Amino acid sequence: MTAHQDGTGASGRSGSPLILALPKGRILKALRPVLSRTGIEPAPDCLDESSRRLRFPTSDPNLDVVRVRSFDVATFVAYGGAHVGVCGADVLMEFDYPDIYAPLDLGLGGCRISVARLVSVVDDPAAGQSRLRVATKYPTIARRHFASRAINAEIVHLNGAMELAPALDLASVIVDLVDTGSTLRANGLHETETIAHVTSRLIVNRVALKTRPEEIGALIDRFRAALTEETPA
Ligand SMILES: Nc1ncnc2c1ncn2[C@@H]1O[C@H](COP(=O)(O)OP(=O)(O)OP(=O)(O)O)[C@@H](O)[C@H]1O
Ligand SMILES: O=P(O)(O)OC[C@H]1O[C@H](OP(=O)(O)OP(=O)(O)O)[C@H](O)[C@@H]1O
Repeated sequence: MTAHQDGTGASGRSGSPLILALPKGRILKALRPVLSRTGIEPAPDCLDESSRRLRFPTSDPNLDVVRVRSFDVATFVAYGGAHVGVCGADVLMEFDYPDIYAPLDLGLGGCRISVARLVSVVDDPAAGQSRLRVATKYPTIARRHFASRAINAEIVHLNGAMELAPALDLASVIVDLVDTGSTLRANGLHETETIAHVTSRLIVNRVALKTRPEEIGALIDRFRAALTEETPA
């Protein structure tokens, strides 16, 4: 059974507002100018992360925003709790939900998901090995990547600070996001392979797209138009 087939979730209910799931943190900040170009104005406390409220009305009476952890956006959308969302391609790759359609690359939150290891280790820890211990927040991506190289990855699942793992002998390598590389450098690591380039995507629940095609199509069009518009000086 896929995420939506038990009939739960908001995606099938027409008449109620569409729900857009936005991630807390850096993507929400980067998304602000795009949101304002769409003409969607969430209630002001939506952008204030100290607010304890999680669901917000917007200037569009047919659209509410929910603010969730970036790693959970895809899950809210896949299970129909939200019709539409914004999340990093890293999160989409990790969960690989069949119920999600990702029609638009928003070009925000650019980074890459990479393998890194200690600078001080001269030989590649993966060379000639059939098993490797990997610290990561992305077990599926890491397992799949090393399986493609015939390496069985033993995953040490961490939610942050994985850059510490090699020096503390928790793992030989890490799989994590890299942008400027400064976090790796500050922890004596360097990038050895890029697994994928990452940007944020607009995502849609496939069932919702079938049941509310005009509303969701119009919302996708607003985002598409906002991307092609110049930011006012
Ligand atoms: N250094 C970075 N540069 C650019 N984009 C990034 C970077 N780190 C993460 N991202 C993108 O932003 C998304 C959210 O990352 P962020 O660090 O804001 O949240 P998080 O730490 O994963 O979330 P939480 O605080 O809920 O654990 C990631 O899934 C990725 O797509
Ligand atoms: O290459 P850089 O520019 O240094 O960026 C990479 C860092 O950014 C992200 O962490 P974030 O800043 O989101 O901290 P967190 O994951 O601990 O919340 C990621 O998990 C890396 O640690």
